[in-house]
Amino acid sequence: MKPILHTENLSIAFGGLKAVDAISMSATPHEITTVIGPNGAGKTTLFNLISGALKPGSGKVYLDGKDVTRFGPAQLQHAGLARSFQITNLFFEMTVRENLRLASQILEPISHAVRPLRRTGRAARKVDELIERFDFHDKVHEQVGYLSHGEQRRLEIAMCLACEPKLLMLDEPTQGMSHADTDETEELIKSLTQNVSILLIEHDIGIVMSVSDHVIVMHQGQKIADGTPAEVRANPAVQAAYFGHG
Ligand SMILES: Nc1ncnc2c1ncn2[C@@H]1O[C@H](COP(=O)(O)OP(=O)(O)OP(=O)(O)O)[C@@H](O)[C@H]1O
Repeated sequence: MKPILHTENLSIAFGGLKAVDAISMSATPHEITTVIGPNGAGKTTLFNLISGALKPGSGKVYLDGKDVTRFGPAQLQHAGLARSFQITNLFFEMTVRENLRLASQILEPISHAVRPLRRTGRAARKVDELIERFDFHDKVHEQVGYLSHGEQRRLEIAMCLACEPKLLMLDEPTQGMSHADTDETEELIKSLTQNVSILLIEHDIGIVMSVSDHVIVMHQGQKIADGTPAEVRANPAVQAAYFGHG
């Protein structure tokens, strides 16, 4: 199947440090692809390169077959990429519904940008759909600052989906969550693949093994393994670099 995301020899160096070193990887549509690796392996830098926050020294990024290497974050959003920034995209003094409404506004024609928000139309329908999907019925009028951490993280993912992306990038979506919230979020993420492809960074190896279709392992800027969760777990280089034994 044609990959939804594909990088070719993607590289960036900070001074003499090759933070991302010739990474070629791909993500399959409607799957969860997870990038793992020890601290400092280059996972966040790889995410920054893919999402346009950093420009690569060399290499290419293709989204749904299109070369997006030089695109900035806004262009990438229009091309179908969404990245969750761990609740930093939320407006804490606004309600859940207001946050979702703002995120969904991108679905309205540009000519409606300066008009009052419409109660009908595509953006309003999207808000209702997300409230239903993410089970925010009881919280729609709650100010986001009063939600639990788990609910805030869930809302951020919902907001990322408001613009109907092709690829959703999530950086440790369950970090800081209770066990119950983690289990719920894991199930939610799995269910999202019906509509979107997911690229994940995750440290918790239990979560990696349970949610991933495909795992990419980085170590010191390089890709050292690529395969199913079982394949990478059995790989001696991965065990040495990541699990601390080999
Ligand atoms: N802007 C920068 N300037 C200089 N060095 C940087 C910069 N960003 C990252 N690095 C370095 O690049 C390497 C990779 O960092 P990165 O944050 O991508 O790793 P990571 O795998 O995401 O780590 P962690 O799991 O700890 O978040 C590290 O050695 C880091 O110190």
